Amino acid sequence: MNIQILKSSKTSPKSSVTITGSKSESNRLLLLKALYPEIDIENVSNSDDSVLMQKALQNSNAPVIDIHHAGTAMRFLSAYLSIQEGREVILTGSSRMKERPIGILVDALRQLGADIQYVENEGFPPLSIKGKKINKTKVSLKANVSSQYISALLLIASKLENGLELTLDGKITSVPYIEMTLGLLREIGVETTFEANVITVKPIAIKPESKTLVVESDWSSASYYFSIAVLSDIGTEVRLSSYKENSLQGDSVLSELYKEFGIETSFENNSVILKKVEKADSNKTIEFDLRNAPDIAQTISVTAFGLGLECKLTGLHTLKIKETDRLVALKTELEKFGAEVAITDESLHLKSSDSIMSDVSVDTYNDHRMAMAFAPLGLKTTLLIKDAEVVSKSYPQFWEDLKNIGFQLEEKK
Ligand SMILES: O=C(O)C1=C[C@@H](OP(=O)(O)O)[C@@H](O)[C@H](O)C1
Ligand SMILES: C=C(OP(=O)(O)O)C(=O)O
Repeated sequence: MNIQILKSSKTSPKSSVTITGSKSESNRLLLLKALYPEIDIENVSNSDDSVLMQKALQNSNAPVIDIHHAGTAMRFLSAYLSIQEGREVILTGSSRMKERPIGILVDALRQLGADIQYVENEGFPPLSIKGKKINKTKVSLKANVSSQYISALLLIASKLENGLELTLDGKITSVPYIEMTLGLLREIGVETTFEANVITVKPIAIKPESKTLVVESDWSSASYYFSIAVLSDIGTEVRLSSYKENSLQGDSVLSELYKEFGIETSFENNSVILKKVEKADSNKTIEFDLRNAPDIAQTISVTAFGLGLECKLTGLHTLKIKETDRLVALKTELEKFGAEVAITDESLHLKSSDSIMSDVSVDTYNDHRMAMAFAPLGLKTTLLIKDAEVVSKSYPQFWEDLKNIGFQLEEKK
């Protein structure tokens, strides 16, 4: 399905959207619930990635588990299945998943005593996992490739006989996601420490009390509304729910970052309100290091382009191994609109510009964030988003929600 977004799209001066639960929090809590059934979870994400995670955890006899494009499910389940004594499973995914490295996590799990073999290529999914009791406690791993390897180990740590002591080598990437994992562990009563580059998790002595945890809505999904607010008229307000002022999600940094684009953010009960208060100065350069918030790089680049601003983003070294090579995809698609973009292995430089080409077809490369990040440009020009259904990886209602706030959308072949 392709979706054409017409330039006549205009957001209402005041609109409200309820966004599904964070897929990162959901996939952690679903795994923790499998380990500690006394936990109850509310507002679980309805994203494909969370539905796949839930199904994989419910079906305890399946000989093969296919988690499609879900990176967190691939990494978290590798750790989980390693400690399911007596179970043998092949854990696989989409053809892109088979290109996303997992060797650092497999090596760490093997050092702890896990029995994991590669089915196709060394260092990549699919994996053949024979669950067993793991009794070693200390392991070190490279921390600059993906924080998901670290979260995977932490999520099973309290079930290991003597807990876990993890030493992180190199500059740690995506730190807020590690903090999120530790925060959720603490909420269920697990003791953890994170000092310098060492993380410890104690084995849980008693069963966690029966407890309900409410997943906050997804901040990465909220990013598209920050972009929409920026590209709308001054005074436009978008109210998003359900959010917390003290979030576990690193992408909540959006409320700080989007001040640069003239957005004021406030909290009221369980809603976050974005208000466009001023027009960003057209001579300004947007400069951010996104090492701690890689998933909003696409949104920010497109927002800057929509305003014609120069934008220099760094800390993007993990973008190459996500749903697609996001640095190449961004350069290719932005240039179709007339942008000038230079990329390195970890940065993107967008030159300032004063025009946006119309009737461009945006390729999405099986990447939900390519579709959602470019959609706000519909407030400036007519464009076509190819394979628009990709959004379901994290935000299945995305197009419906855009329609409800005033976007003019037409399905095209
Ligand atoms: O732990 C998580 O839930 C995630 C961690 C990040 O990955 P990396 O640590 O690989 O950057 C992020 O990009 C991904 O969308 C979700
Ligand atoms: C990178 C992402 O997800 P994952 O790594 O879990 O596939 C994402 O949602 O942007």
